[in-house]
Amino acid sequence: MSPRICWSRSWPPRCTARSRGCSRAAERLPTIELDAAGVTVEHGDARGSSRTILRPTTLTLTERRVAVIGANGSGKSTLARLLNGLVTPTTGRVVVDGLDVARHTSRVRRQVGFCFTDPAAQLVMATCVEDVELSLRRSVRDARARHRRAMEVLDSFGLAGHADDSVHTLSGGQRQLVALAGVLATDPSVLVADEPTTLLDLANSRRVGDVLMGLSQQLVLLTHDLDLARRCERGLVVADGAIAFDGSADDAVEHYVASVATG
Ligand SMILES: Nc1ncnc2c1ncn2[C@@H]1O[C@H](COP(=O)(O)OP(=O)(O)OP(=O)(O)O)[C@@H](O)[C@H]1O
Repeated sequence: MSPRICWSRSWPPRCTARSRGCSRAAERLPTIELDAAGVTVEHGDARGSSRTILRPTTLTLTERRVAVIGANGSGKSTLARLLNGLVTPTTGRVVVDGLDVARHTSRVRRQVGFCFTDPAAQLVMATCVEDVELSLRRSVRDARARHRRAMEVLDSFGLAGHADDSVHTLSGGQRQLVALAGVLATDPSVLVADEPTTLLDLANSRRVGDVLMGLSQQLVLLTHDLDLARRCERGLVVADGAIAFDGSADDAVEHYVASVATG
């Protein structure tokens, strides 16, 4: 299986798609849809009554990079988690590339990789290479081939030298990259990244941001880093469980900043 990502061997890793002649700009990107009837999410609260987390939302995402920004607790993660079935809609349908997420959750999860804010939520094995191998357990059955592939992936992130290290000995940025490597090793067509740079210092945050922006996959990026958000083609502002703005990433950032300023 050929990787969809164009990896470089340098640190920080950068997509070298054009220079390697493997640009996928012309490749069809998946379409993500929250259907026209409107998708809602409700959760029960402590008193047993139901609370609306996502108000009726209709959305079609076809751009390569979509930023989702907004205040804490506005509903960004809930929206993102709908895309690979981590959250089930209370009403309405979420469809990824023609597949209803609720009905075809396993198939959708093979297409939609999810990267959490804290890599500790994803990195469970003793060493980096074992973690990437774990991601590949279904797609590469032969153990030696799986190890080779995992090493290739780590190498492409400049992490081959850390293959046998415990993830706990890596820097925060390297840990996040190992987590990303594990998700991307399975060749998803969409990456949903939930605040992947939030825990990182400036240098690591730039490194991870550059990797994300260099991906050929469709990226849905939840972030509080407004400079990173601006690098996307489209921006959604989520406020109080609804899409408050949908437009260019620059305009979305302006909208969000203005809404914070005006309270
Ligand atoms: N499983 C759940 N049960 C009850 N309430 C929930 C659940 N999941 C999320 N919520 C609530 O829904 C609201 C939106 O949460 P969500 O995590 O989607 O926000 P967010 O915009 O991603 O926030 P942040 O930027 O802080 O990560 C919050 O008030 C949260 O407490």
